[in-house]
Amino acid sequence: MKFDLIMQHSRLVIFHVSLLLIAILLSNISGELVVLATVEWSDVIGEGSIALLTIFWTFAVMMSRPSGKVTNLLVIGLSLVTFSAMLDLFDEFMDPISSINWISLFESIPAAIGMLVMSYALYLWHLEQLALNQQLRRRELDYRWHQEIDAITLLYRGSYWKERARKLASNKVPASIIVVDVVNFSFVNTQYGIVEGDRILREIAHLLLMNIRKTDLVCRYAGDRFVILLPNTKLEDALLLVNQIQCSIESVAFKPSSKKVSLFTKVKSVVGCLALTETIENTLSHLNQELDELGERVA
Ligand SMILES: Nc1nc2c(ncn2[C@@H]2O[C@H](COP(=O)(O)OP(=O)(O)OP(=O)(O)O)[C@@H](O)[C@H]2O)c(=O)[nH]1
Repeated sequence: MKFDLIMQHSRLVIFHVSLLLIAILLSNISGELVVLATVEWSDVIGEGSIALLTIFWTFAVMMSRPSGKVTNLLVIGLSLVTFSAMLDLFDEFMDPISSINWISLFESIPAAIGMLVMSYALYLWHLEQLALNQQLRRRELDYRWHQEIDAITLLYRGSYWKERARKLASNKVPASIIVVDVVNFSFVNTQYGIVEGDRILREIAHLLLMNIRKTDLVCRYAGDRFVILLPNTKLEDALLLVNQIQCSIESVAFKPSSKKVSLFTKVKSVVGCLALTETIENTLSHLNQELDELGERVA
């Protein structure tokens, strides 16, 4: 679990905790403690679970989302539901002082308002998700699986690529494949350090994403090697794309933070077809071999 996001939400945490304290205070001043033997424990378990779970959900939202309107509204809505749930829970332990039990008359109103606020927040979340899906479109094909995402480039890993290629092959969709390798990348690491090496891999991933279409998929295959899947694309069109990719990467000047001199990177690539009669592993192994031989010839 990552707790760093919660640091961004200090105001929301204060709001949530304040409502919890107000619920305790209100229950305290409106009644007197009952004898424990008269408490309905089945109600306590039910109402207590709702209160605890809504507190848990509120913190889960704050630990998962950056600041913004959707997060604010979700936390406000959940806090109001928690507030009602807490009043409902403490009600089990209190005998009202006055003849009218004001708290039990009004305790469900914050929950109703909270639900309305959350419904609006969920609608905004839906719109936000549509925009995010659009952004992710070229990073994933038709399936989302966050555990397959490479932490350095934020592209999916080779295993995801193989899975999607296998699916295309089983649906008999023709496709071209491009494998791209950075030339002499180990030099970048030794000369500028691993952190700069990682940054260059990230920048290359961006350039690859810029060059492909919405229907294509680029993944980090391994180390400094990337693999692209181009559904319904002829070999000659894939070769054209290879040219564009090489030109765009080779013309970009990377600026290592510690040096004044810019670094220009070269890539080498091979193109093949998604073979319907061969396994994905065999197709990739032939392409990788071809790429390695290309490296030897270049050397
Ligand atoms: N910074 C960084 N380097 C990596 C990562 N993964 C692999 N590498 C490095 O990438 C380099 C790949 O080396 P090679 O396969 O010999 O490739 P190369 O130096 O580009 O040589 P050629 O492909 O023959 O041009 C090695 O130095 C690895 O340490 C990574 O995640 N980050």
